[in-house]
Amino acid sequence: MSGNSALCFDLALDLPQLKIRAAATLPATGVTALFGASGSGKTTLLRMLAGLEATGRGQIRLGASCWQDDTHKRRLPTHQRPLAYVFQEASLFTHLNVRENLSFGLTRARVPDRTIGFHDAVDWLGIGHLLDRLPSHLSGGERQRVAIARALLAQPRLLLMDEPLSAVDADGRDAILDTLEQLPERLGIPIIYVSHSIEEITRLADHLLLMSAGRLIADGPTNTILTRCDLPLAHGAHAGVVLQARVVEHLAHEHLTRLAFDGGELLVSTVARPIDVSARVRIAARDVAIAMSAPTDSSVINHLRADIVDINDDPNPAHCLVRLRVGKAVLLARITRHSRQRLALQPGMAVWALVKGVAVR
Ligand SMILES: Nc1ncnc2c1ncn2[C@@H]1O[C@H](COP(=O)(O)OP(=O)(O)OP(=O)(O)O)[C@@H](O)[C@H]1O
Repeated sequence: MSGNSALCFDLALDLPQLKIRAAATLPATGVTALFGASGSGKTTLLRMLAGLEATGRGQIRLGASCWQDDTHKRRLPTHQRPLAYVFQEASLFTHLNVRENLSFGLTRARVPDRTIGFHDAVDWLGIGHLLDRLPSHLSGGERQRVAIARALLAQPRLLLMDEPLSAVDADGRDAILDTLEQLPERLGIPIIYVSHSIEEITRLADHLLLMSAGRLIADGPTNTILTRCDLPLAHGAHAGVVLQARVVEHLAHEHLTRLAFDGGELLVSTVARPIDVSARVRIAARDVAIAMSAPTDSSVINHLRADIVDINDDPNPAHCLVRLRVGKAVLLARITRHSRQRLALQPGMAVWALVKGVAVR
């Protein structure tokens, strides 16, 4: 795709209840998740990027193209911004079948170098068997697949996705996430993905923006933001880390796979991928325990040498959150204050991280 352009914006908008003040430069490819409490301004920010908020002001650049620069009275209208927008509810034309809805996406393509063909989009989204159906004969997940395919056929150079899976049931969501995981490599454009789901964010996003009361309060690689104890994500029920790993060995008899990451190795249930292929690994803070020596009498199979970076308060007064450095990686461990005292844990101490659960994507 002709993308390879970073998105850079500095925007302001005054609403009756909320002032939006948001500036960031996003990677030229891959998914940037936009996360924040309900009403923090995420949808409004996407609408500003799309040119849908008339009183929004500031600058937007995508690579060398200037979409908006109010100091020079320059502003491309929405239809001239090469972007596609996928909403919570698929907004398909109800009187057109799937094929006709997709063809509409193709006719909206504004760029001469069309790189995503009809069959690519149909194939990627797995909707070949649905082409003759009307939207009223599709499930929520199928409708959203068609909406995503239609968005891609507009050949966007920026893809905005606003909670695209919130109206899809759990099985449909999981299947669409499998598809979305492939998109960054196939598209090579920036994708902004609004979600309230840590699972979706950790599966898809390399980069994370945190929004609170109209402001971007954090912007950085997903794992950096997830492990910053001054930010809310490290303290929620789903606190944890995401690590990039690669398949090293399959232990067929034991139904296990050995993965390597920046801080060592992990044994996990068989991952059906060839050697050397990468895997994204999620480790929840509640699944990491701490020991002073390598346990020889524990059923936990993953023991990693670690140094305590710091020990932080947790909203649950019985717990504390320990940041651990494991090689170049950082893990979070949620342990009881009781254990912290019993083991006399202090920053800088060398310990063992016992990893009880690893989710591999
Ligand atoms: N055009 C508008 N005029 C007045 N207020 C608005 C307008 N658009 C949004 N708001 C208000 O701005 C705030 C932010 O809304 P927005 O939909 O951007 O939040 P959000 O973070 O996307 O929320 P959610 O996660 O619930 O979708 C809300 O209080 C909303 O009511």
